[in-house]
Amino acid sequence: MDLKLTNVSPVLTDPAPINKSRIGIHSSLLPYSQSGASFSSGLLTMPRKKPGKLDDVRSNGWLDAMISSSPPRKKMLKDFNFEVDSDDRDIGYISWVVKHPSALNSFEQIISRARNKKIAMFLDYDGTLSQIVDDPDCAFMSDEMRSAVRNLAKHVPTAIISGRSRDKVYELVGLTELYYAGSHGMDIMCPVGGRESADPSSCIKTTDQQGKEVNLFQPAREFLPMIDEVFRTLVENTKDIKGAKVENHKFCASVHYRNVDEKNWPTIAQCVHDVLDGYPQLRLTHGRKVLEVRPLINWNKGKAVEFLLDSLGLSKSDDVLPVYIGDDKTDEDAFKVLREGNQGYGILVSSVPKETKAVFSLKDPSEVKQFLNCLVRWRRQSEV
Ligand SMILES: O=P(O)(O)OC[C@H]1O[C@H](O[C@H]2O[C@H](CO)[C@@H](O)[C@H](O)[C@H]2O)[C@H](O)[C@@H](O)[C@@H]1O
Repeated sequence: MDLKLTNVSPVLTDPAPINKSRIGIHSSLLPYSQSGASFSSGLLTMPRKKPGKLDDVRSNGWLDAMISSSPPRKKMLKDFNFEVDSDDRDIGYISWVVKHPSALNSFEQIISRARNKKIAMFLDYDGTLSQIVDDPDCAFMSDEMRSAVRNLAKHVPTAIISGRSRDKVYELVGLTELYYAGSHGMDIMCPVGGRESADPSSCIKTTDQQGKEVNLFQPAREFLPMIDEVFRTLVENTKDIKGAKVENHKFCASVHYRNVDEKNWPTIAQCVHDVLDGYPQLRLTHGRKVLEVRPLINWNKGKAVEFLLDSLGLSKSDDVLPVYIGDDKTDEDAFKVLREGNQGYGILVSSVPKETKAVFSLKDPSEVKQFLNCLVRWRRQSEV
């Protein structure tokens, strides 16, 4: 099978946190080729590394990123070189929250900027609307959260932008009144009549669950067979690593190590690295105890926000205030778009200090729910 990348308009620019000399960012501009891997109808078989040969993931920073994707209970306090316990870490949090104030405490400031404007709300799913749990299949959102989101969507255009597949996140949220972008924004269902895509081959007309005509924007459609093959290979190659779980999110695949013994993290990282080695058109990003394999195209959650604003007729308008709430590294692309466009507000969900482009913060999904309810009350009052 010959996958041509020429029809994929969003061309790579995004630097990937990978060993570029091995995965080869620039080689992705070359026609699709495989090194040591066969891409065919059957399972892809990768030569397995001998146990103990884990140098790649040690040297390319994957392991460091994996460890930092979930802070340890005790932590070395940078600049002071001693271990701190949770009380002392509260001090770190307090000084961080001065830079990224609580969106709840800053509610007046937020609504004063939103006065006479239309808010457009963008919500991440895992860790934002649902608590982080061990089993990704059990990350359900509470009924209270669902009704907060439903009530908000009555007043404010609301979209979910998730790393999960669009179908999966729709199944979990279950609200027809929202817009959904799955696979980190690589699968967007939006109303017809908005912006025509710069690349019409990425956009098709279809119908949603209610039979309404919608546009489906899928800039990585050509990667579908490749992601499917990589997914099956990852399942096969990680099957002996206890606790490993691989998910197929249509345009990306997630390899979870939350339930893998920490001593086996180098093994799982090396395993993913070896598979990726055969696919220079794919890249790796890090989430919360998850390694995510996705197409090397210039598309991310930030681009998805811009696309949705356009599709909803809300871009280039001074009377729109976009707000994006998310907890993960992949949400940073969206925070960056809003910050750099001086357009709206990014809100990071985190109970620990993190480097972020978000303006405000919320500690956890329960604070997200409170914030959404505050917005609903405010909108209801201002509409009376
Ligand atoms: O963009 P998101 O909606 O935040 O999706 C990001 C990833 O979320 C899921 O994994 C995370 O949540 C799981 C359930 O709480 C947790 O077990 C896992 O450790 C987290 O990484 C989802 O399963 C991934 O596929 C998404 O990419």
